[in-house]
Amino acid sequence: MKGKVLLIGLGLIGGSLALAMRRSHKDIIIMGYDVNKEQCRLAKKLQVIDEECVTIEDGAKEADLVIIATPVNITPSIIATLANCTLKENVIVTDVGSTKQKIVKASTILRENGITFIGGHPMAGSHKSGVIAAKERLFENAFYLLTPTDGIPMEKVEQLKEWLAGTNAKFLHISPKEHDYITGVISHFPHIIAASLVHQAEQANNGKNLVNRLAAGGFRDITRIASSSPDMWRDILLHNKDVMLRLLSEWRQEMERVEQLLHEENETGIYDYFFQAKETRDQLPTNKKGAIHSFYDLFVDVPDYPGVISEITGYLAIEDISITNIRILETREDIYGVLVISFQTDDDRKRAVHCIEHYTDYMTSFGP
Ligand SMILES: NC(=O)c1ccc[n+]([C@@H]2O[C@H](COP(=O)([O-])OP(=O)(O)OC[C@H]3O[C@@H](n4cnc5c(N)ncnc54)[C@H](O)[C@@H]3O)[C@@H](O)[C@H]2O)c1
Ligand SMILES: O=C(O)C(=O)C[C@]1(C(=O)O)C=C[C@@H](O)C=C1
Repeated sequence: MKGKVLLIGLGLIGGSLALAMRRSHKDIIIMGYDVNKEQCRLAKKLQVIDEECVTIEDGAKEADLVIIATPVNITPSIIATLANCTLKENVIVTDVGSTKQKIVKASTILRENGITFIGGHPMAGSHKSGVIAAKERLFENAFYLLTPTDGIPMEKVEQLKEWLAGTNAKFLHISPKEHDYITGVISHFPHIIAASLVHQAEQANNGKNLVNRLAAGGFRDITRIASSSPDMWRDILLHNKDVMLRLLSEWRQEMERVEQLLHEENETGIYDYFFQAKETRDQLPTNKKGAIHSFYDLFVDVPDYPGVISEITGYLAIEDISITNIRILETREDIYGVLVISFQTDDDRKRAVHCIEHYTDYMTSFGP
């Protein structure tokens, strides 16, 4: 692909998309616009963008593709600004917002002007924000949901996929309504639950730090996403209010069911509750990214002594193997602990196995 891309919003997702697009289209020029000038400066410095635009209008008139990667509550106003710009006849406008109904509705104004708007949502991310956290492989094997409306020619959708080919994502078409319900269930609502568990633990802490200190693998796993941007999640929840209210009500009923089972001391019922959840959870793809985002984890049995983490990361650094996360799986009584190291690719994980086998006697495996 050749041409100019205007990227509006130079944060985690915008930055990652720019890096991914450059992988497959070496000759494109990426122009960037962000209200936060520090993000613009960083994006330029990190070579995420080629040029900074002073205004949206400046970049829009030259762009063959416009990507809006701003918070969801801002995106409709950006669309309105674009509708007042002089745009190229064949331009494609897309977004990356975590919600779709309100954004696609706002895009009517573009379509009325004969401009192609295709809603998009790459289903991968992080609890981190800002261009500094951008990664070119963030979307590898993840689902990338597209919500083309009636009347958008398929060749335009194919063109957009071609622009985004460097993400190596799996594109899926879905209606905005279905999108907001499904992502509500598997992404938005879990963020409420994660935050609520942290609040509950904080109350249990009662000024002492014991709960925080003892919070082990399980709590950390389920609450990682509570570290996400509060601004972003406020906006997403407000955009997807109806679905959230419905899911909250269903969740309350579900909790009442568990409460009832406990009151009754219903052993079979409680067992089934966990068993059925395990059956379903175990069938989710583990080492592939998808609706449920995962990294390539390596489990290493290590002696429980101070400095073991830096020992292992030191060996990986010698071999130039990047890791995305490292943690102790759980606090255990025995002398061995399990270190879980996450990698961005399966290849990095395989290299790590060879590296750890080369430098140590520690056992490695792909599962706990
Ligand atoms: N973070 C994730 O995990 C994730 C995953 C998929 C999709 N998304 C969606 O991607 C979008 C961006 O999220 P992010 O995680 O990259 O956030 P981010 O905070 O890292 O980046 C957003 C950027 O938009 C800029 N911005 C805000 N208002 C603006 C305006 N009026 N004009 C221009 N720029 C403006 C901010 O300065 C910031 O640099 C959101 O809509 C979010 O719902 C996020
Ligand atoms: O991995 C995370 O930290 C995320 O929360 C990513 C996540 C998700 O819920 O899966 C968050 C919001 C997006 O719209 C898509 C992906």
